[in-house]
Amino acid sequence: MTQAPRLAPEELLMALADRFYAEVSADEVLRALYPDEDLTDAARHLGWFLVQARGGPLTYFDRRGHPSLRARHVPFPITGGLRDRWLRHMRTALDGSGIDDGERAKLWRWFVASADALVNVP
Ligand code: HEM
Repeated sequence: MTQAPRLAPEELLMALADRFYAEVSADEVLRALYPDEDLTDAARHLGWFLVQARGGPLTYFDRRGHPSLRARHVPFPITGGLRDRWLRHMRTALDGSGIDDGERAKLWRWFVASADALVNVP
């Protein structure tokens, strides 16, 4: 019997970014922050970033330059409420991601810390 091919970690992370942005697109409040009508590019950028951050190829760096996440988020007023929404969607996306438990737990801790650090409105 043939088994479904397991997705490589990079594919899982790209798919995680797609799932996350599918959640964002259904959230009117968070969605309003994103300038583009089409979230495909935003999902791709997040996916490349995640792959790079987890030790994969440096596609993000090659195409987008230094991540400078704090600076890149300055144009968007991020309140604690928006952080919570972002994290809620990421939790949903992670839970359906097929990423193994240990890696999921690591990613989640890192997302919580990063999202906290990106709040830029009291
Ligand atoms: C705290 C809540 C957050 C909000 C409200 C938020 C919002 C946004 C917005 C509005 C953009 C611009 C998208 C565009 O240009 O189309 C963006 C880009 C991005 N965000 Fe966030 N973000 C949050 C947290 C995070 C976290 C925790 C990470 C990573 C761990 C992250 C990674 C990124 C990346 C990689 C980009 C693309 C940057 C680029 O190359 O242009 N964000 N985010």
